[in-house]
Amino acid sequence: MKILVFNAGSSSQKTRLYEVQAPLPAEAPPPIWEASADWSHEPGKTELVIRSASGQEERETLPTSERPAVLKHILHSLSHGATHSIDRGEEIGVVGHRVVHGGAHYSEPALITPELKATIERLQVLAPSHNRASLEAMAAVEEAFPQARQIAVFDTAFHSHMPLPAQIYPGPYEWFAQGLRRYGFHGLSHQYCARRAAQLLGRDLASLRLITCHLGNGCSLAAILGGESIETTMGFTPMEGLMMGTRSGSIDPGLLLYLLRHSGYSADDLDRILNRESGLLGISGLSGDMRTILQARAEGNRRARLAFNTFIHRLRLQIGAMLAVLGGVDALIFTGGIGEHAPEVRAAACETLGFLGLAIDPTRNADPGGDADIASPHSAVRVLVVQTQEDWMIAEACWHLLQQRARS
Ligand SMILES: Nc1ncnc2c1ncn2[C@@H]1O[C@H](COP(=O)(O)OP(=O)(O)O)[C@@H](O)[C@H]1O
Ligand SMILES: CC(=O)OP(=O)(O)O
Ligand SMILES: [Mg+2]
Repeated sequence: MKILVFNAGSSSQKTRLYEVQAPLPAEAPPPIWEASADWSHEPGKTELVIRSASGQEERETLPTSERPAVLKHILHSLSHGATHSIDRGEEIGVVGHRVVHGGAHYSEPALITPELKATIERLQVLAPSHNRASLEAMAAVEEAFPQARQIAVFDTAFHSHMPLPAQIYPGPYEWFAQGLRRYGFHGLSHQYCARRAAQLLGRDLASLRLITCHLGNGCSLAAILGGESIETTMGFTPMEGLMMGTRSGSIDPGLLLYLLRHSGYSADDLDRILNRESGLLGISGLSGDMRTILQARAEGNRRARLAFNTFIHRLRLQIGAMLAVLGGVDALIFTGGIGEHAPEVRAAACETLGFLGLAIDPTRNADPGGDADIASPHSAVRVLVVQTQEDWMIAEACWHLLQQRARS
């Protein structure tokens, strides 16, 4: 069975086609076709890389950053031109989408119905760029492959069983019942990394205490005990916790009240500033892309250095929090665009963890060459780099849902 997967990130759109058959492989297989759109470089432009089933690769820069237009282009290339990988649209029977916010009602994978789409739309206020992007992908699929069954797989699912003290905000108790609580995100990635870590370490997942660091344009950590998420840094929205590319992460709520009351900011202004004009971009004034920050810092740019140091400071703070909740750690795992590709960030995050007996091997850290243990041999804590496979997690979830429906 072919399963087409859409992973709408805040600075990227990953689209992958998998051939899925029983028994499912233990390791994520390569997709038979993939398209990655990246918006983190130049405003108003899209960098697109498409790889076909036959190994053809096409790179182009599209003169637009409008997701619907980019999606149309991507879906066209699936069946046309040098990178075409299907002959007829009818070959696409199942499509899975990463949906970032499903609220209190939805966390298990679900067939997309008009009612579910209305919920995703309603929750758009809580994850504006992500939920809108998923709806746009669903609409593009309806147009290109009207016969396909579409399935939503939620980024919140993995955290939905966190202990109550991790889910509740210490405001009025009624908030919790109203769904005003901590959901957590990047669940597909944290869950995949936990599973992959157990595989790489040759250990039973049930015996492990893990801290997974998903550092992409959006950044979050999870504390994973025996395979279950027991704490994570994002909350009601994907804005809580770590400092990110363009999101502030946690700041004193009193500061927001002050800005609303005394500085003439509206709620919409704060939304724009905290989601799109803060984080690495806000402090550096240059970019939300860690690649640009690293380069500018190396060239002596003072604000790029401050942005990097603040990112690391907040990362260390939150790693400490996860550590305390877990009561120790067997492995620290880095993933996401920054976690996978920035040795400087991994080294700086680990620098103060020597008291745990944790030490990374600088040579391995400089070039892990795929999924790897970058800790030095004598380190008491393993440090892993894992290429996250959110897309395969979505394909797997679609497969399981369809098997379950076929049986009932
Ligand atoms: N080679 C690299 N070195 C440092 N940072 C990188 C590198 N490649 C990507 N990144 C960072 O990863 C981010 C994208 O991460 P990713 O997880 O793919 O994005 P998203 O959050 O949209 O899913 C970029 O914005 C950039 O900050
Ligand atoms: C939830 C979230 O922030 O996702 P991403 O990192 O893909 O933007
Ligand atoms: Mg992502």
